Amino acid sequence: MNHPFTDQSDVPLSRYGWTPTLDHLFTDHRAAGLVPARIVRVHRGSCDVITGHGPVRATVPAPRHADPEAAPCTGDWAALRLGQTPEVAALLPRSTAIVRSTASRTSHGQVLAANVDTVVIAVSLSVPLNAARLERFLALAWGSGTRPLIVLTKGDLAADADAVQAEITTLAPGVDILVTSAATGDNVDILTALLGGGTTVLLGPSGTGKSTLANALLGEDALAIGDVRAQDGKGRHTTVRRELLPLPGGGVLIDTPGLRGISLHDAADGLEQVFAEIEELARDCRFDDCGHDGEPGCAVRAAIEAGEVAERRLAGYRKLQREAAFEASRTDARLRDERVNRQKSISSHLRATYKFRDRQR
Ligand SMILES: Nc1nc2c(ncn2[C@@H]2O[C@H](COP(=O)(O)OP(=O)(O)OP(=O)(O)O)[C@@H](O)[C@H]2O)c(=O)[nH]1
Ligand SMILES: [Zn+2]
Repeated sequence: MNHPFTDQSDVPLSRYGWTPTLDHLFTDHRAAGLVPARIVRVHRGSCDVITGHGPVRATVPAPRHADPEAAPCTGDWAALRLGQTPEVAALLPRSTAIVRSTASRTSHGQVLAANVDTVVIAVSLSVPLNAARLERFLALAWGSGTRPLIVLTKGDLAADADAVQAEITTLAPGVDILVTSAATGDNVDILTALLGGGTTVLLGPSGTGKSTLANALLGEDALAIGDVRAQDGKGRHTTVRRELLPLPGGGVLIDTPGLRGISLHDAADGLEQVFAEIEELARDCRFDDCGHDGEPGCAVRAAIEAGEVAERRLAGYRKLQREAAFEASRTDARLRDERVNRQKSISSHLRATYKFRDRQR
C-alpha cells in the first residue's frame, strides 16, 4: 500500500502539521506536479518554506490582488513548483487567520499567521489583571477562528492565583485556564498535552513570559537555537530567525515579530498612527489641552480653515478619542473593583484565621 500520506517523503512534513485532510485538498496540485510546503517565514517577494525534503527559499509572484490578506504568511500551506527557482504556485485555503485589526475602516488587515489552531493568551500573575486587555485578546482569538487557551504565567509569583482564575472564569466562560510557572516547570506538561498536534501561537503583553514559556515547550533553548547564522548576498552574516518551530511532542509553534508586537489595548497608540497629522498639528496649539474647538491659537482649526485638513478628519479623531477614553475608564473601574474585592477577601481570610486561633486558645 502506498497512500501518499504514509509515503516516507511526507513524514517530515507531518511534523509541521500536514494532515490527511490537507493531503486530500492537495490532490489536484499534486497531479499538476506541485509539492506541498509550509511557509516558515515571509520576505519581500520570497519566502522560506519547509517541504518533505527540507527547507527551500521560494519566490512569490507579484500579487494579483491589492488585498494584502491574499499574500502568503507564516503558517500558510503552499503548493510549490520546484525547479531552478522554486516558486509558490498557490496557497491552500486557510482554516484560520490571525489578522491585525486596523483602526482605519478603509485599510485591509494584515495576516500575521495562518492555520493556527490554538491561541495561547499569556497573562502574568505577577501584575494586576487587565481585564479589558484580556477581552481584546479573546476577541482576537475567537475572531480568527482559533481556540483560545488562557495561560496564567509566573504562578510562583502569584499572591492569589485562585482568585485571578475565578475572575477570569466569569470573564471567559468555557475557555481553558491553566496556571503555569516556567520557574518551577509547573503544568508545562499539561500545556503540552492541551496543545496536542496543532499549530499554536503565544500572545500577550511584553514581559509576560512568552519566550520563557516557548522555551519550556520546546524543551531546550530552542528559540535561541532557532536563530540560524546565514550569509546574505553581500557576504555579510545575518541572523535568520525561524518563525515556525516543531514542538517535541508534536505540533508547531509560530512566533513572528508581528505577533509579538500585537498590542490591542493601546488605543492611544493606534490613534496617533491613524490621525498622525492631527496629533502633529495639535502639538502647535497654544494650549496643551486644546480641544480644537475655537480656542485661540489652535493650529488644528487653522489647518482646517486653510483647507489642509478635512473637517471630518477631526470628527473621526474625536470619536476614536472618546472610545479610547471610555476603554481606559472601564479598565480603571475594573482595576479599582478588583483591588477592593481582593482586599475584602484578604480581610475575611484574616478574620477567619483569627477566629480559628481564638478558638484554639
Ligand atoms: N518568577 C518567574 N519569572 C518568570 C517566569 N516566566 C518568565 N519569567 C521572567 O519574566 C521575564 C520576562 O519573560 P519573557 O519570557 O522574556 O517575556 P516575554 O513575554 O517573552 O516578553 P517579550 O519578549 O518582551 O514579549 C524574564 O525575566 C523571565 O525570566 C516564571 O514562571 N516565574
Ligand atoms: Zn487646537
